[in-house]
Amino acid sequence: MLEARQLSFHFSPGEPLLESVSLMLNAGQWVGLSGDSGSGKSTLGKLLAGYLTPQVGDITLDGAALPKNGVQPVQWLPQSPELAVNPRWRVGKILREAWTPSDAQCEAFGVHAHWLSRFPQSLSGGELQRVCVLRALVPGVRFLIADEISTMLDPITQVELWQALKREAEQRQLGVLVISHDEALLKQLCEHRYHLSAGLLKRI
Ligand SMILES: Nc1ncnc2c1ncn2[C@@H]1O[C@H](COP(=O)(O)OP(=O)(O)OP(=O)(O)O)[C@@H](O)[C@H]1O
Repeated sequence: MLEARQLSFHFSPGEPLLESVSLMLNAGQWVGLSGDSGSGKSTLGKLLAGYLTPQVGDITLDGAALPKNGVQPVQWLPQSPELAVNPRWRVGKILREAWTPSDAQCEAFGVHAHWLSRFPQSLSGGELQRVCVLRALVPGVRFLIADEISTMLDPITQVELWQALKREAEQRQLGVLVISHDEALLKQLCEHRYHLSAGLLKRI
């Protein structure tokens, strides 16, 4: 279980962004997170994945602190994949940085073999996003923070990506926090939903 307890966080002292935020994510569970732009959704996602440290509160995985080395069991998937890849690496090297997905997994996520010899700048944002999502499914991952990952995809590709992720998450019992402005998408994908507003997290 991934648990955030009573997190408070600010970037500048005196300007709190999150106040006593608590959230639990079980293995295999899909939870939605919405909120106004700038309310701190991505910040909460980065805290859960260990990219940021809260000033107050703690984040635990099965009761222990997140590991500092090795495969990160909580993977944060950002909205802009081009910021998450080395522009000097070819797509094949990026995809296989930590593990080698099977041909069937590449097919399920719509990752084409002919992209692998290209550089990431030559892929569309949506194509590169699919590469990054598949890259994050490294063995050992337990939870995914999917931060607006389908925003740049066309509706059909969006459905295909979520279906592939659902299948993979179900097989491996991955817990997924879906961050999105799209309430309809969250309703469709998630059993529980939360809304972040004025630093407070509320179940909706
Ligand atoms: N590194 C940083 N230093 C200072 N302020 C930051 C930093 N990162 C984010 N912020 C600020 O923190 C606030 C919350 O940002 P965050 O990206 O978490 O919001 P969000 O809810 O995900 O927004 P959106 O829906 O627009 O993506 C914003 O006002 C943002 O400008």
